[in-house]
Amino acid sequence: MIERLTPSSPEVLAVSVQECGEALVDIRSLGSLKFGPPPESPATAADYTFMRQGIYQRLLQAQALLPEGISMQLYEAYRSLKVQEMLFADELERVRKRQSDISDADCFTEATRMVSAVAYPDGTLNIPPHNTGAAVDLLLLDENGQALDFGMDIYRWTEVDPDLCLTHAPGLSDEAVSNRQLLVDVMTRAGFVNYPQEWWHFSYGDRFWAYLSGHDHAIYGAVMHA
Ligand SMILES: C[C@@H](N)C(=O)N[C@H](C)C(=O)O
Ligand SMILES: [Zn+2]
Repeated sequence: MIERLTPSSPEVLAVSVQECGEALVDIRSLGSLKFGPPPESPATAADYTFMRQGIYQRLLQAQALLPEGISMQLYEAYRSLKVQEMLFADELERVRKRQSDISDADCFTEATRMVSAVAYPDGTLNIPPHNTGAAVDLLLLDENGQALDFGMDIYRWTEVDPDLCLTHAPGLSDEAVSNRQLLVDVMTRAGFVNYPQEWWHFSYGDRFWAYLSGHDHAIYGAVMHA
């Protein structure tokens, strides 16, 4: 099995959190960022447009860096642990179907590539990035509100080969390479890190961000959205 760094990797779990206590905001009531329909399941509807205040500010910075006519669209921000558990269980099933010969432990690790675990097999709890309100899944739209060509439809991430979701997936058209790079560029300039297994996933201030950017602690831990 290929070793990959994911938000569920032991080295990310080892990063400490000094929660800054920043509130969640709902971009539905703020008006400056577009958002799509509730992703994955109707169970995401109440939460997916919520994010930490500082994440919203950074997204506005990133959006301002886009060329004229291009805008951001949020796919998903805050995710409840209940939805995270459901997504993880579904992903475990998909991995088991694709790779029926691997051990349960390898199946678990493989599933964490596309969906963060809520808890490890030994019972240790993870902090899934979307549950911190500091992770965002995004795409870019053209002046007509159509998604730019990213080489795949983000809404079909469960159906495509996970290798196509790699930020630097092999075999992409020049257009898709350039659109993925544009998203990464503006988000990086606003302080976010990209999860290299998913071109659309970015975070700031969570444990994955701290690990990748060399900070000794995260500033956003798990948060409840009532
Ligand atoms: C489910 C997928 N869009 C996603 O958010 N994956 C990351 C790795 C996660 O679940 O934290
Ligand atoms: Zn994500």
